[in-house]
Amino acid sequence: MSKVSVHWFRHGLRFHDNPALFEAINDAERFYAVFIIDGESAGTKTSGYNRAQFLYESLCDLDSELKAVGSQLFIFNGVPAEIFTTLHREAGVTHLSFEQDCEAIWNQRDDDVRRTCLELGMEVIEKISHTLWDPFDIIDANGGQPPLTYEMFVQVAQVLGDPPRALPNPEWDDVIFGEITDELATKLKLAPQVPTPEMQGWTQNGEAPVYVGGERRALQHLKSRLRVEEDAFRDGYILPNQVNPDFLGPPLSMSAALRFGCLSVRKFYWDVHETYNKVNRGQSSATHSLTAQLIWREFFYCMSANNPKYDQMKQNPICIQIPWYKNPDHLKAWEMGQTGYPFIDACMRQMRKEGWIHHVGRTAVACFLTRGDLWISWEEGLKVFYKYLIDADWSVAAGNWMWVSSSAFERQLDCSVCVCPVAYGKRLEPTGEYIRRYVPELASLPHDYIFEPWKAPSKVQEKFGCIVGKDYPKRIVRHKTASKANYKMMKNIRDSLKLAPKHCAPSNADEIRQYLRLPKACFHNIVEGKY
Ligand SMILES: Cc1cc2nc3c(=O)[nH]c(=O)nc-3n(C[C@H](O)[C@H](O)[C@H](O)COP(=O)(O)OP(=O)(O)OC[C@H]3O[C@@H](n4cnc5c(N)ncnc54)[C@H](O)[C@@H]3O)c2cc1C
Repeated sequence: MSKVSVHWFRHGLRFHDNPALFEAINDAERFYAVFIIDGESAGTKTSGYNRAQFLYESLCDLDSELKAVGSQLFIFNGVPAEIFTTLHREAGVTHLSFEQDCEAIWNQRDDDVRRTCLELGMEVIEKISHTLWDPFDIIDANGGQPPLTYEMFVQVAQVLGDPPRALPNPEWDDVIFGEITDELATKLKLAPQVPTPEMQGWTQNGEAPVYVGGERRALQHLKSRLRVEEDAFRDGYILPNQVNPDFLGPPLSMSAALRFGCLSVRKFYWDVHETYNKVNRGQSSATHSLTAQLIWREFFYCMSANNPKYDQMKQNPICIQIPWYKNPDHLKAWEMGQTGYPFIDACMRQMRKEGWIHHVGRTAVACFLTRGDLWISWEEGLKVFYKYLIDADWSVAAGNWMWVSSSAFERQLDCSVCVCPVAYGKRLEPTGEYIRRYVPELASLPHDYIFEPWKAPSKVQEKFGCIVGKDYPKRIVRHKTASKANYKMMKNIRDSLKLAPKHCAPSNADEIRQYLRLPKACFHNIVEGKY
């Protein structure tokens, strides 16, 4: 049988390390590269403007890479299973390839497509390259259940061995590209060009993203990122992004590129390890700790793979049920960066504007919304993150929210001092420049008051043109009182949970300290669960 193949891009928007694409073009008589606008794929259902823009740039980049080798990215509108049926019947397509999307949210879509292909006698090629390991192998190796702590995950992953190395780009020289007739183009609603976010109904509303999508951009970006890692290895430490959280420097995060697969996670993983080996003269880095953050990503993907209720509290077997408050005013103030706590507001405003904030900023705002201050459900925070973050992933975002909030009843997380919205901000970015950048109404205040403007005497507030309650909001809650009340609620619920159900939780106090990027001095408070 001659092979006429379609590669369906969903995530994995790249040429490099794309095993499904590799196999699709191998010995194909004709080949088509396809993306489908179905209202959901690539997370478009929950997306705001910034993520839609990043996806648009990534698709444009892929389209131009395909044009350079003699083809294009065909962008169809409709239901994937129906589109592949039409392509089979009218363009003679025999093979369909795609990268595994392991999150349970995609099961229905992919099951429909697999079933349709089977009925039509088409061959399906599905390969794993969005994660380092196949999450289902981890689940099998863990006795049929996903590991619920990071430490457990690392142990299981070690049993599976090193992740595979990244594949090179495919060779395009001998590939013959298929064409789409005008009649078929009309049937499949072929987009004449990559549609902009505006063409699909998104409107720009003050957003100013700093990350640009696309494989070529991601690979360039990786080079800068590896230089930072190399400098750290030369200076004798690892995980520079964790050790020195940089709030003010140029954007260096790879998370959006990884989320859309413009960059292969396996390439990132192995490039960091090779950089380490180069600096340490061939000394092997046979440890996952060099790339511990990528293991967190795996951990959350794996946990969600067989749990369609993973992004909600009810009916989610790994989430503790908590009677959170409903307070739309507080929720809105938090979302808009109007809580009266400058560090929290700076983080929320940066996220809305640029589509990204540092991990420690995410932790600060997530604690503040949930167990720390407002006692509002993590599900509400998750919806806001889905809307604004360019790297927002169904599973990674929900997993992190559960870890930070639902695990509230872990005694070790009960430290109001460590995650105080004032002290935490001061420790992470002591100059106050970050607040000045994102909360301009506070920009002229003297440093003494930048983290706590309510402490500025009225004369100072008048002199610097920032009256609290007029130019900048009053605090919506008092951290000291709110966190004390929350602490009591946590304790009562914990006491009532005679046997806590198995839930997503931190492994130990040191992990909490590292995840929250707290200094060693916080260790005692955490261990003792000191209020
Ligand atoms: C409440 C909350 C929600 C989050 N939601 C998301 C999300 O939707 N998508 C997302 O990619 N990250 C999410 N994170 C994790 C983390 O904050 C970002 O991945 C990180 O800020 C990206 O910056 P970086 O690339 O410089 O990270 P680095 O420290 O350089 O890490 C490299 C890569 O590892 C992965 N990674 C790092 N930390 C984590 C983590 N805790 N969990 C999972 N993966 C991680 C990311 O892909 C990241 O790009 C969330 C964190 C919190 C506290």
